[in-house]
Amino acid sequence: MGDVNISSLLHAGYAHPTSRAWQSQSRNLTKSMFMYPIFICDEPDAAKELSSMPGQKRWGVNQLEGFLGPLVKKGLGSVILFGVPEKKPKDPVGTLADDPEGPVIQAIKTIKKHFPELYVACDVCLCEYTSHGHCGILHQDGTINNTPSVHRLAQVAVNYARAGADCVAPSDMMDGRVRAIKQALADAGLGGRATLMAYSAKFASGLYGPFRDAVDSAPSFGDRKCYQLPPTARGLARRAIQRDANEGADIVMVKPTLPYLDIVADARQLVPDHPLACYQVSGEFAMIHAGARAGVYELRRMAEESVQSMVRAGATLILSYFTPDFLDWLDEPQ
Ligand SMILES: NCc1[nH]cc(CCC(=O)O)c1CC(=O)O
Ligand SMILES: [Zn+2]
Ligand SMILES: [Zn+2]
Repeated sequence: MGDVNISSLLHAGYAHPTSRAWQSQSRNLTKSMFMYPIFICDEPDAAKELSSMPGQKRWGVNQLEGFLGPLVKKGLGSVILFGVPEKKPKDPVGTLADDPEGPVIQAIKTIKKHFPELYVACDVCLCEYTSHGHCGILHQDGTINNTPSVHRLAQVAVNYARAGADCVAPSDMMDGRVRAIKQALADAGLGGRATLMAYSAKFASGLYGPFRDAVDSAPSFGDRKCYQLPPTARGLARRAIQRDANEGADIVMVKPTLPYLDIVADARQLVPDHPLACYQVSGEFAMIHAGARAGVYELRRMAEESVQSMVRAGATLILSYFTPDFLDWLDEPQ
């Protein structure tokens, strides 16, 4: 008697599965929290494996019905599209981004035809479409020319929304693009229909490598450190989140996620009334797979823990290449 200080006893509060569930201060994972990033190329029948991203492929538009059908049946609620032009030549202003015959516009139309209920977001950026591989239009000296970049991005966003996209998601990190895109959507009569999801706190990360292979968007010179945020810059991230919300973003995003959960928690507190998206990027996905393959942990367990941490930090929406897996896992008992 008296050996244990009763104020030290925590176990009793979570000894039973039911009481354990009550201790969860984060919302439970649901299928509708997941948005699946998919790569669309301009070879209509393609289904090409991506060696650095297990299970992910470059899809041609003719494959989309067969590929997405089973996922929609399992409860897939949303996708985000990335275009990969392989055939037509790229130019300095990214003309291919909104090519009416190009992969993104064609995919929007195809998906909406077969799955009218599926929410279709489009990544809006120029790097997949420019000859230099940067996310904006450049000055002669190779630095970003912000004003024409923003103008071009707004044009691309409007063309995606016109083709039927439910959401446009600028990932370019140019200054002032959220306001310009919002305005352009409103001017085009799409202001009440097209969601603007802003990649707000997007860091210059080492975790984008597999993605750049997947879409062939590595810059041909230099890096993205003058527009993506420095990994140590918590203050800049907070300002970018606030700015994008003030400029009219409907959803704000933090990217990558696992090394930036403090920023996710910051965002939750800075803009508590906005949905908050977390992008579990290609390198995070590849890393979790690699660790599982090396026997460090079990894949499902680690994938679940990673997205649980995002939800705990405040995420309402998760962009993840694990989405098809979660559609299965969420149907199975733990
Ligand atoms: N604007 C490019 C873009 N859009 C989405 C991602 C990352 C996605 C991923 O790694 O999964 C990137 C990477 C980059 O900036 O090079
Ligand atoms: Zn992009
Ligand atoms: Zn880009």
